[in-house]
Amino acid sequence: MAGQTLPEVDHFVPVESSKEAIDFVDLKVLDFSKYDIGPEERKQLAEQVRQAMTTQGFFTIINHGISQSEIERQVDIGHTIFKRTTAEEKELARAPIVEKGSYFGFKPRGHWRLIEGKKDNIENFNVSRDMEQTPQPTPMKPFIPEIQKFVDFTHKDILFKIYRLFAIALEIDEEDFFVKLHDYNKHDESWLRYMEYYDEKDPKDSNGEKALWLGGHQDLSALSLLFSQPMSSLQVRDYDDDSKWKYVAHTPGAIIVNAGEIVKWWTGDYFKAAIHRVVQPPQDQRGHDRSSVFYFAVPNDDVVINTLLEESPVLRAAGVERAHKPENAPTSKEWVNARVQMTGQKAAFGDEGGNKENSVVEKVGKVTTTWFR
Ligand SMILES: O=C(O)CCC(=O)C(=O)O
Ligand SMILES: [Fe+2]
Repeated sequence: MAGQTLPEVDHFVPVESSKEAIDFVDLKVLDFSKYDIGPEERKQLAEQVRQAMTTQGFFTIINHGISQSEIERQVDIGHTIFKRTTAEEKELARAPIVEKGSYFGFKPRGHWRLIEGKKDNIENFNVSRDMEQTPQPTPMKPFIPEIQKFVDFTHKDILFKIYRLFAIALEIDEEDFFVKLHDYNKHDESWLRYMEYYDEKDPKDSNGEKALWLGGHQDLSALSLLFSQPMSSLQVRDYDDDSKWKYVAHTPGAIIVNAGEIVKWWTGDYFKAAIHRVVQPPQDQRGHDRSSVFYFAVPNDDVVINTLLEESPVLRAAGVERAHKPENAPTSKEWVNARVQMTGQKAAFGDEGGNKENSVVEKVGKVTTTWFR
């Protein structure tokens, strides 16, 4: 949109990077400027994806075609929508999460229960690529063309490139296999999320334990694209290193990709769904809000999700088991609506003195989900 004057925003001032010594997880970095060079380079990228996905379920992409300033602009747009929308209009545009299991619209603070009676302090505004599906509060309206352009590029360019690499890594004959399951022109529940964590001034680290902002989980999505931001709060439970929680480092302009439960099912757990959570940042970053933008992709509504043993010789060779009996395999829409509806409705680890395990499994229709700590 060069040459045009963009509508004015309330600028969000991000926190300075932390100077503390932080135990960062070591993530593979994929350089997407290599993607269009040729089949050899694409194969190398696919091999990096395979290594990252089979060990961590997380990787970083650089040179993906969206600039750092475009990401900052989106963060500002989200921040502006949160700031300028009145409480009345937020209520009118509230997502029917409990009623329909749909995220489109606002999620108010405190909708999710975390642990020991604590509720989240996070506001979300979730947008469908089909903007007609999203309630449009007045302050959003000037930004709709920019939001649409951002979502469209993320879905049709970046997401599709990642999925072609998945198909190559899994030796699926058709490179567009996953792309076709995410047809841009069909309906699904994929959502762009503006997310603001409000500073809690939470004193709880006297015993060395950081306060929890979002409990340990695997995303319900197939793929989640996290546009990197500077507050060190996101942690991944390292599959490689004795399940230790480690911080994800900020790489300006990068996208952190993580696989969710749908990819885990498609691959019979050959590709890992990253286990992650969000905690209070290091001391020198406290007292500051955190604002960010994400894209969560799920397949088209009627896609039935089960392990791709017929399609992928790699999965057959790895000897993975089918995730679901055929009669239990959910469609994308069934899964998303059921999982969105139940998320955070009860504290996964109960109240004080409750479950001491590191994970707990909960039923969602005919399938299950797992919460972690
Ligand atoms: O805030 C983050 O960095 C991650 C948020 C997250 O895990 C989620 O919304 O599923
Ligand atoms: Fe997540």
